[in-house]
Amino acid sequence: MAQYRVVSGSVALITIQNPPVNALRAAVREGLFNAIKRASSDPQVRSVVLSGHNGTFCGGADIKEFGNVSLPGPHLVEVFQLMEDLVKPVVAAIEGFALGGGLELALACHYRIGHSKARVGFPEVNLGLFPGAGGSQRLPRLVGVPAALDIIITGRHVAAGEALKLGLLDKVIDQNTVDAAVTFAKSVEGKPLDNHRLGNRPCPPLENMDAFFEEAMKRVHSRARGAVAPITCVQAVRGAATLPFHKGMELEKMLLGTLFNSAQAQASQYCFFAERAGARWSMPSGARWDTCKAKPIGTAAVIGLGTMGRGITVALARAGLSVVAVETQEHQLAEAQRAVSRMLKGGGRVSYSPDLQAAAEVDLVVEAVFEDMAIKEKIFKQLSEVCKPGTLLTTNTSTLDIDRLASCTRDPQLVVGMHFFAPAHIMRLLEVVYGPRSSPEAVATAMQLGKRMGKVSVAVGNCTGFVGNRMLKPYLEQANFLLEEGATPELVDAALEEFGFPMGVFKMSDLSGLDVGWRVRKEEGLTGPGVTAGQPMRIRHSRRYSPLGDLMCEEGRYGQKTGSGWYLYDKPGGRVARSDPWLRNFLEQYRARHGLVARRISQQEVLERCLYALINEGFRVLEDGIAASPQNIDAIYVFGYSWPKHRGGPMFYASQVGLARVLEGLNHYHQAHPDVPHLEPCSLLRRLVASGSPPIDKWSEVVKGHRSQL
Ligand SMILES: CC(C)(COP(=O)(O)OP(=O)(O)OC[C@H]1O[C@@H](n2cnc3c(N)ncnc32)[C@H](O)[C@@H]1OP(=O)(O)O)[C@@H](O)C(=O)NCCC(=O)NCCSC(=O)/C=C/CCCCCCCCCCCCC(=O)O
Repeated sequence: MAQYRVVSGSVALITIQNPPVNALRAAVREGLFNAIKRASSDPQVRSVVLSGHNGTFCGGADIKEFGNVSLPGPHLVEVFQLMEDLVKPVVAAIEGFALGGGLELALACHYRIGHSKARVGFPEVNLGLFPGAGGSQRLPRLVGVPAALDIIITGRHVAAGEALKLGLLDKVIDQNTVDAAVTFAKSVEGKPLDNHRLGNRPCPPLENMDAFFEEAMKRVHSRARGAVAPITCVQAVRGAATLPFHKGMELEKMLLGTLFNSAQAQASQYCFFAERAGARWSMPSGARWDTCKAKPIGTAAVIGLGTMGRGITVALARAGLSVVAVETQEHQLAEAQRAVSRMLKGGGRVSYSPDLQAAAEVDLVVEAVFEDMAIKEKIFKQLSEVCKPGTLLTTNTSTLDIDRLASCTRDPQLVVGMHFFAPAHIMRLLEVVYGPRSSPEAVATAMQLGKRMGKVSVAVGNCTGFVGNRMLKPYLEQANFLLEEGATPELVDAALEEFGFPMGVFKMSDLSGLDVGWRVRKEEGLTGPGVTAGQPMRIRHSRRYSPLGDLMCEEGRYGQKTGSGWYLYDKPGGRVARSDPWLRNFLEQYRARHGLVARRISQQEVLERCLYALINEGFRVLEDGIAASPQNIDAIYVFGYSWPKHRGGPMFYASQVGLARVLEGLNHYHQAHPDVPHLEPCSLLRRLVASGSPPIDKWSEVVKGHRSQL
């Protein structure tokens, strides 16, 4: 786990060996501990170089070990202290990355040499933690408080060049890092080390320290959205700035104790693995990620250059593809060309055309036109005629039937959905939607392309809204019902924002445009002139229906773009939402017209009704086999719908709340609202509760048993 050999006559070269990222699991900690002791007592050794196997220094503590109540083997703090106290110089040779405990290890060395492509950082905050093995105390002593706090709070990866400027690295080189570190180690043999032991150094002084930390704490509180780890980062760094090292270490230990087994830390760490779980996709046919080969893709066409098409063009170009961007409306094409060039800052290989023929020779097409089945069908038919045989035809539809589009083509097995999220060049999620006729090779190719674009890609089955939008529907529906019953958009949004969403449901609708849902409801036959005549306004298909969104659109209130929606904005396109007296009036009149009596609605009811309805649909998605696992659903919600990471995604949240409690809540609300089928607990949830509410990683066994009985 930690290889030891003496090189160049006097240098102990210790190499961490724990693929794939050299995480510091118990055996590694033990190996390091023993290797340092050996170097200490080896008379031949006058210096030490610490490196990682296979071009990777160290990815930090082993996150998989964190579930253990007491971690086996020597504690990281103990290993790092032993290293810092060594009387022989220790040089870290950093290749690849030194992250989390990996960087803490490097900070316990006396010198740090990095390869120019190396990256360092403290991503613990993303895991609901902070650098709690000495990192929060050593880094500020090396680079100063402001730089250290920034690195610790953001969790960002710092490139070698910047790390050198900050003084985090002593040297950056382009050649073999270990060889350079060995040469360097020999040059410092016998030299005094005291100033290189960060634990011995005071923190560089900071003017207006109180004001600095107060300001930092305010900023963190306003951005953390209920996450505790970022607040702890500030507290720990403040300790480094004000306390002697050993006292700072005591504070760090105490703070880590409050986080280590917390619900937020568990949720964040679950998200880390859920993000990666999507790569191991499977289809109901049994096709899997490890048995299907992706087709090589070098060229792509994007059809339709609205907001989504432009973002997709940028994402594909940034992934190194040569892209043909097609838009039949000339003025839109010129505008898109300017916008895409701006986003790509002159880089990327993109050509533009008003003619679909330009897609004739590409390997893959992403259709991103208006959300209208008839238009999309026409385009798929044309593409099938125009494109060379074997071209993968994909659609960015957010709700429509992939199989119906496939049936317009010559080769339905080459059709899949690639559902991007706006803005497509920034949002990490990609839903790859397979229809009953999509080939495993087509799915593998879309998944592989998602990876190239840096997306969290999740393969899902075909149904209206797929996974994300299907689950969103009952959530939105509950929010509207709550308005009818007496809530305001402000009350609903405040509850959801306090839960951790960056934006409540009504602010989000205003941002994405109320007309989008209106159009979908018209397509679904829920609203529109021919539909409403003679029908009770609040019932559709024998179920409760809220026409509030339709009425808003009829008033021309589409949200931010028109300057008013659920909120008022200072101008069309304005961003700052203000309460709108018109809306209060409108809601009062609406309730009066329908004989509804407004009641007081608590934040708890808002959360339970909106979130439980969404979660319930998540169970149905699992039950129907549309998502392969709860982890996939959670990745979709965290990376596509900004579900707070420290809550772990909707399905993980349900497991933390307790499945029995979610079931009880749904039963309660369904009894109160029997005309709302989305509140009726689904049978998978009932079965899970009846099976004793197993942990989330065991749900699949109940799902499988359930499916075999269908
Ligand atoms: C950038 C990466 C390192 C590499 O990226 P990439 O090349 O794309 O590869 P991936 O697909 O991401 O990863 C490959 C597989 O490796 C797995 N992996 C990666 N990192 C780790 C890890 N650190 N541990 C375990 N496994 C890891 C990954 O899951 C992949 O496998 P699979 O596909 O899922 O099967 C990238 O991987 C990355 O960013 N990694 C994470 C880096 C990171 O976050 N590091 C920080 C970890 S936390 C840490 O180091 C320190 C925490 C501080 C406290 C620690 C103290 C511990 C003991 C305290 C006990 C105190 C108790 C107190 C209570 C009391 O007092 O009572």
